[in-house]
Amino acid sequence: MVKAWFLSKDFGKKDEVNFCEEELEIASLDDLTKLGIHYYQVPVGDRKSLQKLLNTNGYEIRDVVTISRDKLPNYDEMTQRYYSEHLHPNEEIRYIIDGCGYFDVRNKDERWIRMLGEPGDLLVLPAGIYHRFRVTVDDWIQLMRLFRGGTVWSAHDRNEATEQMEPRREYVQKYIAAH
Ligand SMILES: CSCCC(=O)C(=O)O
Ligand SMILES: [Fe+2]
Repeated sequence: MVKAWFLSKDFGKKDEVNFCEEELEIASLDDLTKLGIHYYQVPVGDRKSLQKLLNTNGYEIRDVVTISRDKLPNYDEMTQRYYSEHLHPNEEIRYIIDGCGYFDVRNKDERWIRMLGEPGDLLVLPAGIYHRFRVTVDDWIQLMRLFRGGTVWSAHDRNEATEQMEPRREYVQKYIAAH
């Protein structure tokens, strides 16, 4: 199971990284499922199982990126962009190959749930969910970006306009209004 927990309401006012494990308010798989998130585990290197999962779900590999100061061009700009709250009109599908990173998603009460993506985790965030991403103190993650169908990738920072976008409205109807 992917490690996931709720961030406290005053999170960010204190040091983001020096949290104490005992204080974590754990989020369950059900908490994630209710937000439309899908989670799979495929051991890194098990190409057969990965391909089977991709075939079953119609996922295709787009590329592999390494996010680390020495590896990613425009590191400051890109990491800032990833960590700014946004949505996509399509699913965000990520398979972690090496290292780790935090995927934060908003729940229906506007709380952040933080997921620690680790090698072998394949995370699917639904279209229209508000989320953000950052590396951990280790500053190293290698992940595969996947997509489904002929989707054109776009990201939209949260604002009044994103509330009116069709994928957001559909998301709200399906996962927020209904619960
Ligand atoms: C690069 S991994 C995840 C960051 C993100 O939210 C995105 O790419 O849209
Ligand atoms: Fe994203």
